[in-house]
Amino acid sequence: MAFFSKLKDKLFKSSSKLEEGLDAIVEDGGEVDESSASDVMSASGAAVAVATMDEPQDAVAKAGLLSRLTGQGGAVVKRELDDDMLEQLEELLIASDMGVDTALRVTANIAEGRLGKRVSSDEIKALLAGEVARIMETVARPMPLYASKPQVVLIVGVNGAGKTTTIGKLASQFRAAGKSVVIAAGDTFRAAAVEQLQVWGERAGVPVLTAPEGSDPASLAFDAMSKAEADGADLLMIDTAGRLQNRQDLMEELAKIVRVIRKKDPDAPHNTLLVLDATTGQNAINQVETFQKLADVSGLVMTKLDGTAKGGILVSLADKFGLPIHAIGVGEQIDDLQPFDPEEFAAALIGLEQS
Ligand SMILES: Nc1nc2c(ncn2[C@@H]2O[C@H](COP(=O)(O)OP(=O)(O)OP(=O)(O)O)[C@@H](O)[C@H]2O)c(=O)[nH]1
Repeated sequence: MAFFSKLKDKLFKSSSKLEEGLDAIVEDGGEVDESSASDVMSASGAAVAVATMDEPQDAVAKAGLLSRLTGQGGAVVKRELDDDMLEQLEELLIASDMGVDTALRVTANIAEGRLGKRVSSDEIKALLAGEVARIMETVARPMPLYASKPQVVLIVGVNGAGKTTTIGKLASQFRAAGKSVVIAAGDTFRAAAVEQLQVWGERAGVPVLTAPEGSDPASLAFDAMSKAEADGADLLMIDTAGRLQNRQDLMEELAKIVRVIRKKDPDAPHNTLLVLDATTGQNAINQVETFQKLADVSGLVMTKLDGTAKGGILVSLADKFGLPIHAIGVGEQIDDLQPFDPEEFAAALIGLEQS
């Protein structure tokens, strides 16, 4: 529960956008539900005015005002689920970065068997949260760990996506779980990237292997593999460059890293994590497509979910690629990496209170 409220706080921008949008859609063309209006009437003399209104729209406005004034929230506005409403719903979902295909599918599922029925905004939110959770359940999986030592995790993603931060957070979590970890600073072309990784290594209490600027990342990866083996380390995390400007070079670089570590362990890398910045919205789709060509991506980490109005991109990614989402980044601090929970995510995204 504490975690949920943290996620909801952090996903506030997404949830408020969807939440307000859904409320507005139901209120637009909705009417006060008779049964709930009479509940309010019995609770407050002022509500008689609401029940005798001729104009449904006025009644809706008054009911909203009344529930705010009395704090009872008793008068429920319901709207008939028709084509207009479904279209508005589709637009809202597309605007929240869910992607056109996913938005259409989710809306169609909500409509199934309910066309012509009157629904409240809470009911629509619950239906939507159920649909989102159903899509996300198939991808919510922790990073698999295998028996062999060291487990090699290759971290890929564009510059600025949050690779360094994620490596630091992961290293800290594995250390806390009693595992020994080694990090290889494989983006040897950028001194600043190496320095930043060293800072995170210190924070996490994990050694960071570096190589001179401009040297071959594959040779560093090989040395790091030897050190991790010699130390009996449980986990070796290899950072990589994210220069998409020169894809051919990057592809060769990643392929070479994989080739050399396989000389030591034919099953390595055991995981290839693609780190994606959730604030980039639909651009994350292109990044998955590109990195799937460059490397054998086995799972995703979604960063910067705090403070973004683009949380819907996760639904789009899950629906389109089905790649496991191992973790989400919800801040810049070392403990701001959370396991991915589909129901909490869906509720936080839509602004639904969880009981
Ligand atoms: N708010 C927030 N910021 C994050 C999160 N993850 C990373 N960041 C920030 O994003 C920026 C880029 O993160 P890095 O970890 O340096 O990204 P990188 O992919 O290693 O980038 P390069 O070092 O340029 O290759 C930093 O300012 C981080 O503090 C997150 O989950 N939430």
